[in-house]
Amino acid sequence: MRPLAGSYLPEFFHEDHSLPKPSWSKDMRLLFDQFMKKCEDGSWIHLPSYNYTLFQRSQDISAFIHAYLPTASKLINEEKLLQAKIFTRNFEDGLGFEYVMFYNDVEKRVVCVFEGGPYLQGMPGCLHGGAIATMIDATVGTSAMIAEGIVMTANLNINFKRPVPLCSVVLINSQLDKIEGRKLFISCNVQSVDEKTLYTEATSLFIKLDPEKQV
Ligand SMILES: CCCCCCCC(=O)SCCNC(=O)CCNC(=O)[C@H](O)C(C)(C)COP(=O)(O)OP(=O)(O)OC[C@H]1O[C@@H](n2cnc3c(N)ncnc32)[C@H](O)[C@@H]1OP(=O)(O)O
Repeated sequence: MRPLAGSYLPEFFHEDHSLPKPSWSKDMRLLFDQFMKKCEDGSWIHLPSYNYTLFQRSQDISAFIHAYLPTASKLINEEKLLQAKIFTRNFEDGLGFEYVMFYNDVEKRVVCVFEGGPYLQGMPGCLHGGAIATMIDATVGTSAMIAEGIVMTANLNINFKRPVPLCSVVLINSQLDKIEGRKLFISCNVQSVDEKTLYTEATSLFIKLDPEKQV
């Protein structure tokens, strides 16, 4: 598989937010170390994570939007796009989304180790459902992008089975089930670290964008 990070990346990609930080809990650090160990034989790959998209430079953004989203491009303020950052990487360390993803190419799985910080509260003491949905979308979306490149979420179906305690660490397990033409079907669950509690189950449909179509 092509390496996902490296010296060819522009300078603003050089801070990888998926690496351990002092704000991480012990559980988060322990799981990170366990997965990094699994990466040693190449069966798993650590996926770096940046604040910006691959299309951050103005000429790249313009080219991308005009190629793939020509209808939406009429309403997009391209100047403001230069300030755009990835939604899940905008909080101060430890307050919002802390996560790291790993990929297994043989099993077509992406696992996300996720700790939702205190600014993601929904019901008192619990993680907001939208924050869970966001991280599910990010995890299955990563799986879809690795498989097929430029994709968008068409459908995300989520069953919230147990509340996720705020500031706890969970595992988001995603599995690429099948690809039919431009459609990618990816399922997902959210579990406690000891795998005894199933918090959430989800299925998703991603569509590979077709530049011939006026989306
Ligand atoms: C880095 C971290 C990753 C983060 C990932 C985050 C990803 C996101 O959140 S994306 C943002 C949210 N999503 C969107 O805004 C998408 C909005 N929707 C769209 O733009 C379009 O509907 C889009 C691109 C998904 C599909 O449009 P288009 O390319 O015209 O596909 P279209 O021809 O309609 O459909 C293709 C096939 O998919 C099926 N399909 C499309 N949408 C759906 C749906 N919602 N449910 C079921 N089937 C669907 C169609 O029936 C068709 O099936 P078939 O080929 O068997 O006839």
